[in-house]
Amino acid sequence: MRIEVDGLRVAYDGRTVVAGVNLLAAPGEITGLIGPNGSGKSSVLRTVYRHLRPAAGRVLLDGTDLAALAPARAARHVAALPQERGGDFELTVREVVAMGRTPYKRAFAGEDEKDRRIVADALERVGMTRYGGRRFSALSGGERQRVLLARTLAQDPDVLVLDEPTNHLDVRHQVELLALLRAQHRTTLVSLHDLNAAASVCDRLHVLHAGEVVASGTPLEVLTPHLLAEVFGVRAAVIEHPLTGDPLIAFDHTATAAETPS
Ligand SMILES: Nc1ncnc2c1ncn2[C@@H]1O[C@H](COP(=O)(O)OP(=O)(O)OP(=O)(O)O)[C@@H](O)[C@H]1O
Repeated sequence: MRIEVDGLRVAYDGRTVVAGVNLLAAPGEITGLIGPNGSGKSSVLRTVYRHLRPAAGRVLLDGTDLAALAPARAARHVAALPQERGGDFELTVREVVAMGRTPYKRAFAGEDEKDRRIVADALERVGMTRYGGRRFSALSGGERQRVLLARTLAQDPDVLVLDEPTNHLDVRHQVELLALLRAQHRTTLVSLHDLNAAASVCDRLHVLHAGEVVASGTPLEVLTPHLLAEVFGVRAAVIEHPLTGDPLIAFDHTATAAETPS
């Protein structure tokens, strides 16, 4: 399924933080949202997973306004890993992942064999099977992150919306998470701070700056030294990754763009 964000404006207490945003997450592709702190990435994603109502504009799922769908129906299509990760669930890891099955259940219906299989599979995919009986609140930040990702997988959605999913993860688990996303072949909209991760995993990128999309395209088209200087304020060279051929950004940690002689 495709997600189209059309003329989106987001405001908090009347203050507009995102304006006139149009973007597309194509079916089966990984679409990245990148941009500096405060540029509006989470705000856009919150409207897609219906945590926020747009002040103007629409989010369309295969042409249907997501806001018009009943909550359980929307949750069968779109699953989110928000940045607000919670931590106080007094539930076991397995119970947290099983919450992903809620949109498929009638009120008070128990788990069936299919649910149990899906939950076990989701835990396995994020490498958390042996933590199933542990209390969620007693996990580390990275472990929680993986469990919440398993919950979104258990939801078996058409569209995954992930806000900074690599936060808290060590480098091996970052690489594994990105590989897992690639292997899903689901429509995925993901915000990432790690631009090299974005370059390697995303089919297309949208760059947000001060609440507006300022560039869209493939990582190679978008991640230019000029854009990195203009939008992120850093000096960098973009080279070819020697192992994968992806664009690889080599930051100059000795200079910001403003200090760079032109
Ligand atoms: N709940 C809120 N209430 C009021 N203002 C908010 C709220 N959430 C975000 N903002 C403001 O909206 C703007 C965009 O924030 P947002 O979190 O969408 O940016 P972001 O690109 O995801 O940032 P970051 O990279 O730091 O996570 C910022 O100016 C922020 O201060």
